[in-house]
Amino acid sequence: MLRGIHVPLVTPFAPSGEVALDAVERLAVQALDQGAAGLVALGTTGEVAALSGEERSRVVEVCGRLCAERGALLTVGVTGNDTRSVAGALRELPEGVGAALVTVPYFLRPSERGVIAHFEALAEETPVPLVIYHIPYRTGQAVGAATLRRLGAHPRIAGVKLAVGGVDQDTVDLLGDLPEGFEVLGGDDPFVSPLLALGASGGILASAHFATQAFAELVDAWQAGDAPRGRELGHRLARMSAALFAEPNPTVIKGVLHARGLIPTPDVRLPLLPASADAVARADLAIKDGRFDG
Ligand SMILES: O=C(O)C1=N[C@H](C(=O)O)C[C@H](O)C1
Repeated sequence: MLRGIHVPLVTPFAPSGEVALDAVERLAVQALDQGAAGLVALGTTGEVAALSGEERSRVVEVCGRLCAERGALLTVGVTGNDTRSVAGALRELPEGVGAALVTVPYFLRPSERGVIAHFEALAEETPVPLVIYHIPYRTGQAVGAATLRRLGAHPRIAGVKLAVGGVDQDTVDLLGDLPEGFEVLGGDDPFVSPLLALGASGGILASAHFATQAFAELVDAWQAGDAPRGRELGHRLARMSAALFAEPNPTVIKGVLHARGLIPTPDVRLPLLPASADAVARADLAIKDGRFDG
């Protein structure tokens, strides 16, 4: 279920400040046409914290329709650090959602036993398979390989989006001994190629708004055991990703999408500020230098 490249869509804003749903639709179609296996709505990249309930529903509706038409997976981000409210949000997911990307509880810093209890409680309630979103530099919560392996043994927990800022000992341990049916998706764009080499099955990558086809080829190359191709493509994509993450995500990505006429404004909602012109120009150049245009 969790194979290939899943694009966590930005939420474009019109000059009026409203969500530009037509631009969401264009980005979604482009990603799916270029080989994405699925879309992620309401991720960090979608500025979920800054969207109203009504805006979130509209975005999920558009993405759900397009994924259904193309037989692609729609994953929806569900964020919160209180088990009861996250369980409530999961129960309210609409028809057409194929999986929920659930952040490790942030800020509270419970014990790892608390993290296990949290996800096991959610797994009993959820109408769709869960993907754990482990991103310690945002949540402040450590989660080791043993904890992920235990959670991965639960039949309702399908995988983890791993974004630990590199390839650490827990990453190597986990990928060396994965529970049956539990997948690892790379969630740190510059490190996706090494993770695929170690056995990850794909990625949820904001930089796959660009070079979507090349990211899909990268997954295929590593899965086919074509290391020379995987290495060459992986290094080129990592340089592009680094430029796209030079300032807080998704500001640079939105800047480049706007510069290329793909979204109506580069606007982000506070406390994010638009990327500098310099970062946008460098990222645009990195896409060209990587030969990912056209
Ligand atoms: O929204 C996401 O999903 C992603 N968020 C990460 C982040 O902003 O830290 C980056 C990743 O590419 C996808």
